[in-house]
This record gives sequence, C-alpha cells and structure tokens, in this order.
Amino acid sequence: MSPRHERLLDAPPAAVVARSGQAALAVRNASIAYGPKSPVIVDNVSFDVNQGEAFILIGRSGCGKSTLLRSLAGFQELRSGDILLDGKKTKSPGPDRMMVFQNFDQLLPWRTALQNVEFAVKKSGSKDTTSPRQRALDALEMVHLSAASDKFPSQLSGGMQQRVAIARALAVRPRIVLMDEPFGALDAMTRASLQAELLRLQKEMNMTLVFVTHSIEEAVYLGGRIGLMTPQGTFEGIYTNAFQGQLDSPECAEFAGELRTKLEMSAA
Ligand SMILES: Nc1ncnc2c1ncn2[C@@H]1O[C@H](COP(=O)(O)OP(=O)(O)OP(=O)(O)O)[C@@H](O)[C@H]1O
Repeated sequence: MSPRHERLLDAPPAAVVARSGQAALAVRNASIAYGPKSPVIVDNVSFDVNQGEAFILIGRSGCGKSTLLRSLAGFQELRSGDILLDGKKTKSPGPDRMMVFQNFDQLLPWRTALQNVEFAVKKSGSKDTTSPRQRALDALEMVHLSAASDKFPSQLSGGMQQRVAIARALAVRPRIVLMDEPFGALDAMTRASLQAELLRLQKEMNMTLVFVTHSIEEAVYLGGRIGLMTPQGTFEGIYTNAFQGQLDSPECAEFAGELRTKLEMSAA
C-alpha cells in the first residue's frame, strides 16, 4: 500500500469501527414527502449497505432516487422511519457522509482544486495528524489530478471537475460516499474512464458507496448490489450483482437485460 493510501486510510474516524455484523448504513421503514400534506415520494423502504459495498439506486426518472439519497445525506427529513449509521440514528448532515453531485458547479469557483479539497477537510473538523493540505494532495493524487491542483474550476474540464469533487469526498474520509449521477453530464469516453477510476478507488479504499444512476450499464459495472426502485417509491427488488467491473460478457449482458425488463415492467 502506498504512503498516500496509508495516510487516507490508517486512522479512520472512531465511527468506522462498526460492530461485526452491523451494517454501515441501515434504512428502516423510511418514507419521505416534501411537506406534511404532500404525497409520499419514497414509501416505507428498508435496506442495509455494508462496509465496503457499492450500493446502486436505479429507477425511472422521478421515482425518488435523489430524494432518498438526499435523506441519507441528512438534507431531507424523513416523514417516518429511521436512518442509522453504524447503528446510530442520524437526522442531519455531517462529515461522515460526503455527497458528489452531477452538476459541475459544486466546487467553489474562487478556490483552486487543491484549495477546494483542503477547505472541505478543514471544515470537517478533522483532528487527524496528517495536515488538511497533505490529505488534499493525497486525494488529488489518487484521482490523478496532482498536475492540475493549482487550477481553478473554470480551467478544468467537466471530467476533471468531477474528479476534484470525488477527491474532496475522499479527503474528508467520510463513513459513506453518496453520489447522485456524478457522471451523468459527461461524454461517453470520459464517463467510462471515471467509472473505472471510481471502481478502482472503491475497491482500494474499501469505500462504502451509495450511487444513483439512470443507466443500467453503469449500475452493473459499479454495483455490488442494485436496488431497483418503482415509480411508487418502493423497491421492486434488491439484486446482488455478480458482474461488478465487467462490461461485455454474455452473462453480464443477460443480467443487464433482466434488470431492464424489470425496470420497464415496474413502470407499466
Ligand atoms: N424540492 C422538492 N419539492 C417538491 N417535490 C420535489 C422536490 N424535489 C423532488 N420532488 C419530486 O419528488 C419526486 C421524485 O424526485 P427525485 O428527484 O427524487 O426523483 P429521481 O428518481 O431522482 O429522478 P431523476 O432520475 O429524474 O433525477 C418527483 O415527483 C419530483 O417532482
């Protein structure tokens, strides 16, 4: 393991030490609505995400994937139910969950790539012995952006900006990384290379990840398990994916085809 990995991994926050058998994230009977009299968007869902697991939320547009993710981040209150991090109920945002969004304007435009990442580490209140600057440098190196660390967001391509956002999430060393279609606005080639990079990082860092996407191919490439949501805001099913990291085997294509059929039927 390289020194930068060790620095980013060797002193996990106390909360990382989950009791054996306990999910990193547990969602229990969660329902979400945008207001007391508004219709329910996410309806009584329960699932666990284990340490080091990549859990994908997929479903038709408007089925509530982003709403659910925002609740996991603490940005959106539950109408009922609970969200537990390492067994503890959580309601508000915190540095234990870092979010990466789709839009390229999530970085502070007046700060360089390095300053953006360093600022997030400082803001997280980390008391780690490795300095925020070193952690930011390590994280940028992990996403192959060391050479661009002094550039401002406006000087970076969309793919590079998303890499900075990922570096920022990693540098804070959250308990869980939450991603809302982070590659949705990228061209196909950049998207494919960032998917491969994310999968590498997810494995290397034993990252616990919840990732929202529209794309079945992306879900099958990245996901350890895939939660398929219905337009009613429930789960049609949660599927274990034996093809993580694969792209084009016939079995993988068959599995993706089955998911596509389920997705289409769930919307019928
Ligand atoms: N702030 C809000 N206030 C009221 N309703 C909202 C709000 N945000 C989202 N909604 C509604 O909640 C429902 C679910 O939206 P959400 O963005 O969670 O779906 P999604 O599955 O992520 O969709 P997409 O894949 O298109 O991003 C939609 O009907 C949407 O109009």
